[in-house]
Amino acid sequence: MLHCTRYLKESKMAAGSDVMLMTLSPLYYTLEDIQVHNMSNDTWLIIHDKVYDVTSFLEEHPGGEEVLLEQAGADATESFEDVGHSTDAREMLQQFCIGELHMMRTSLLSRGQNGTHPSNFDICRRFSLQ
Ligand code: HEM
Repeated sequence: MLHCTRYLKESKMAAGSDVMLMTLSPLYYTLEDIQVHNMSNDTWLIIHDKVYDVTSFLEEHPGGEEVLLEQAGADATESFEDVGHSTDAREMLQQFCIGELHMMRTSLLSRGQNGTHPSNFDICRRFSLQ
């Protein structure tokens, strides 16, 4: 079973600082949110209801960037499985995971201040530690 670790790391990074950031995780993105990330400098994919930002992986993908760009902003589960990716490839997925697919049309959590990536400000509540 694959786990999405990137958004869990965010709450760990906050530990030990003078403020506590409480992450409302996991992050959910609607299909509408994901579809706009469909270009070579901003590429998201859905695989098994998890959302991956593969922008930094395009040039490194052994199968080439074209196949990833064809699926950009969409559900790539079938294509990913059709290739019969190795266990190594499945483990690599984790580092690109940014959240999970939400079935609702809109989600406040998925909106960043600039309408794209959510920031910590959007997803966290801030408490003073006294
Ligand atoms: C973040 C998502 C993905 C990761 C981490 C990934 C990783 C890899 C890796 C490591 C390989 C080398 C072979 C292996 O170890 O299985 C590979 C090959 C390949 N991948 Fe992906 N892949 C991803 C998504 C996709 C998608 C969505 C497609 C199809 C649209 C795709 C198509 C291919 C193809 C065609 C090959 C070449 C297979 C071959 O020449 O034998 N990959 N990928």
